[in-house]
Amino acid sequence: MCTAAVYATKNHYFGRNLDLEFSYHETVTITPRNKVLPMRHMDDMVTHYAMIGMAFVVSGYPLYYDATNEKGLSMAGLNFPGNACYRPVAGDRDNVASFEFISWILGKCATVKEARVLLERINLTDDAFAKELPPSPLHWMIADPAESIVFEQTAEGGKIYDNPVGVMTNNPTFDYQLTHLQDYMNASASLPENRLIPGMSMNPYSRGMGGMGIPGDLSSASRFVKVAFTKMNSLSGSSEEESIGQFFKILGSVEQQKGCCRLGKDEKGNDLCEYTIYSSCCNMEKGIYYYTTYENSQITGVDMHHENLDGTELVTYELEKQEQIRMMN
Ligand SMILES: C[C@H](CCC(=O)NCCS(=O)(=O)O)[C@H]1CC[C@H]2[C@@H]3[C@H](O)C[C@@H]4C[C@H](O)CC[C@]4(C)[C@H]3C[C@H](O)[C@]12C
Repeated sequence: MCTAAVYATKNHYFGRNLDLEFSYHETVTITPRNKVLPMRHMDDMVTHYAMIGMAFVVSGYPLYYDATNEKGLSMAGLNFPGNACYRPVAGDRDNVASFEFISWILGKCATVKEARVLLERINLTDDAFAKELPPSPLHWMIADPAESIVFEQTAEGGKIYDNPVGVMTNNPTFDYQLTHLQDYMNASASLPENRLIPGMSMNPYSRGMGGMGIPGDLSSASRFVKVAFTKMNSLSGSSEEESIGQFFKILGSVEQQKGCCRLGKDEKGNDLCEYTIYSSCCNMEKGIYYYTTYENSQITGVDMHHENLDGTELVTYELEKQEQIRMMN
């Protein structure tokens, strides 16, 4: 499972939890403007906007999971099994392989408005990046500082949804998540009032009871509600530290601890668990990508503007996975 969110203070922040039972060798990866990005069916992207994000780099190609470009446009792919439907090449469309999709949109568009134009004519194809890396069934959240959308390509075709909540999880389709949210419209961050039996003395016996009923399990639909509740009620100062601190708290409301989401056994008989491998938070205006990992809760940052964005080669940073504990004595 995975969760993505966008959050606004003085700047805007975009990020996600990556929940999975294993890790590829992902790195914080900067693609400078002149790194040639080959395309399977379209013209190669010789120059494009620079971007920073989390990617698995294979044969010099950045397979992005989530990224932000130098204009602040941001995009994340989340699992969508059973619903994502990629197609063979279609003559009248922009044919983009699913693994090229993030680079394609972020390389060419500065805003969601511009992305909508490309999305209207896209056909996500079923090409595999390599034999051992078949296409992943994904759907995507795309955001700029002004608005947020979701793109899903199902058997019915491509759909663009406005995303007024600015959060996203996994299955089922996005329209379901928005409808399901309405089941919780009575939930509040304030203390509840007695509407059940007017006249009878009923007092909240604990703080936090306004949010009673908000689900706490790790299913996709429940995480959608929980993270929407947390994000929409979030208060923080507007400094960089306060903003990113609060962003990681929002993602923390739906993170997965090892052991709580079991998937059976691996071939050696060990328990297989899905857990939050990393959480990310990118300052969309400044192009600074922050992350924590399951093992290392200290926030680490990489600033794309500290690199040569006119370069031709990828810049990658290995994840800091070792816990950093500051001893006081
Ligand atoms: C599995 C990841 C999404 C996490 C998620 O949503 N988990 C929820 C699981 S579930 O709903 O409960 O089933 C996705 C996000 C980005 C994906 C990766 C990126 O798309 C980049 C490449 C794309 C290649 O085609 C496949 C490998 C891959 C490296 C992908 C592997 C995997 O599918 C990733 C890592």
